[in-house]
Amino acid sequence: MNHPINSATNHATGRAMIEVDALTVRFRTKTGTFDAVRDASFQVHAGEAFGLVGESGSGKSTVLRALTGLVPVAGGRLSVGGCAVGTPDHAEHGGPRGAYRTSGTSGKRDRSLQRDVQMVFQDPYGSLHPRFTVDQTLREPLAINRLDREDERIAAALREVGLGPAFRFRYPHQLSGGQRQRVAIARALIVEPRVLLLDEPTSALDVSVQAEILNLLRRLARERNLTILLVSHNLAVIGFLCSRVAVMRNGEIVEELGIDAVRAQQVRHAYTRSLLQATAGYRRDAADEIGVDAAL
Ligand SMILES: Nc1ncnc2c1ncn2[C@@H]1O[C@H](COP(=O)(O)OP(=O)(O)OP(=O)(O)O)[C@@H](O)[C@H]1O
Repeated sequence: MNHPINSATNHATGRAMIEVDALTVRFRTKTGTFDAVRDASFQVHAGEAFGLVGESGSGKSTVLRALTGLVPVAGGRLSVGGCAVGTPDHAEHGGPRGAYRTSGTSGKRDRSLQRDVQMVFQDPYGSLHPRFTVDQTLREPLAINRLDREDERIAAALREVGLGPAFRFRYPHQLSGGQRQRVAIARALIVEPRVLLLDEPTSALDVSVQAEILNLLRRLARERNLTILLVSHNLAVIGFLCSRVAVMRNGEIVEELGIDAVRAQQVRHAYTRSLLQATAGYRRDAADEIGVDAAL
């Protein structure tokens, strides 16, 4: 039996941790502009795991990047922990760790946002510095956020993701794909964020490793009462971790559903149905192997 985060037994409080309200993200292109996200709205409660699903190019990653303050927000409002993201003048509003100040579209991020909102990417090889040992990779965010007891925190972070002390002085090329993703998760969690943004965190991994990483993420999210926003093109992966999902297509949210409704195939939009059918195909092929077949 599968229990997504924020099933009836978890610690979600019902307070919105992430608010995305009528978000539009506009990129400049050679021929003019392109709206990668249009008028998208959803909320994620504290301690909840929420999924964004959709085919490649539908705008899922752009929503995540907007929440880190790294893409040009043309319209709408974003907030994390009640503090606006992406507006230049909200420092005076303060927040649990001070203001989440970003410099509008300039790409600079406020340190408190940087600490509270951490991201894990699809490709752990690409996201880890090839010349940094695991120790250096984990030490860097501690230095940036001026956190003390570095050695203690690094040892604890490795333990939490199931890597022993022997891994501490290895380089990325000396690790398997799954071990690299465990390091990337440790790097994200070592600064004790409240929000974890996951961009296809298992898509680059062998099927046999995917379930291990999904199980790890689910355990850590529960233990730390993390708020999670998970991007995937795969509804089975979303169903394993999340209690609700928004379906994106061509930059727009076409439907928002509880995972129970997805499981019962109570979907309104034909596009969501086609994603479900793709998931069923995936399930037949691989789910037995990776152990997420109960997800949907
Ligand atoms: N910096 C950019 N400049 C111009 N267009 C961009 C930029 N970043 C993304 N896009 C476009 O925005 C659209 C949405 O991209 P996004 O990466 O958010 O999609 P996605 O749903 O996450 O897909 P994938 O799973 O393939 O990453 C795509 O058409 C992409 O080409």
